[in-house]
Amino acid sequence: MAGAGREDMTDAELILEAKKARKHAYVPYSHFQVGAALLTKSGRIYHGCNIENAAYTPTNCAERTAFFKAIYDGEREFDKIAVVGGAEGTDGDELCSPCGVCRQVMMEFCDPETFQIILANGKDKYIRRSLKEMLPFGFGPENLK
Ligand SMILES: O=c1ccn([C@H]2C[C@H](O)[C@@H](CO)O2)c(=O)[nH]1
Ligand SMILES: [Zn+2]
Repeated sequence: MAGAGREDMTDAELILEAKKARKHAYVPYSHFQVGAALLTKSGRIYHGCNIENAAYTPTNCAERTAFFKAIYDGEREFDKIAVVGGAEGTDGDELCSPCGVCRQVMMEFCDPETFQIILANGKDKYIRRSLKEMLPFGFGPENLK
């Protein structure tokens, strides 16, 4: 679901897209629905949801679903991602924070100084942090040069 192309998309608008994505979550085990909306530098939006599995470990988080869709499409430059999550039947009452695996995937494709992560609840509260703040001393492609 790539967007029409809005580089000027505000944080609030991107959070709204993450809330829409959350409705697609497949969560028969945790009943914890997460949605993500990833904005490329070219202004496209990639939506992602968490997709669980009976064997548990193959579960894919909402953030990685959004990234992998974008990478498949050839996107390589990213601006920010909004994440909204919470128990089924709620709006998502607390801020939802990306897990370590997702932060590491972001480290592969994003500039840690400039890429912004928006942690939101389903209501009106959010904070934004750089990838560097979320993953200090991260190991990425630059370390292999
Ligand atoms: O930022 C987060 C945190 C958790 N989850 C998923 C993984 C699992 O399906 C469920 C409970 O951990 O939430 C995400 O998708 N993103
Ligand atoms: Zn994750």
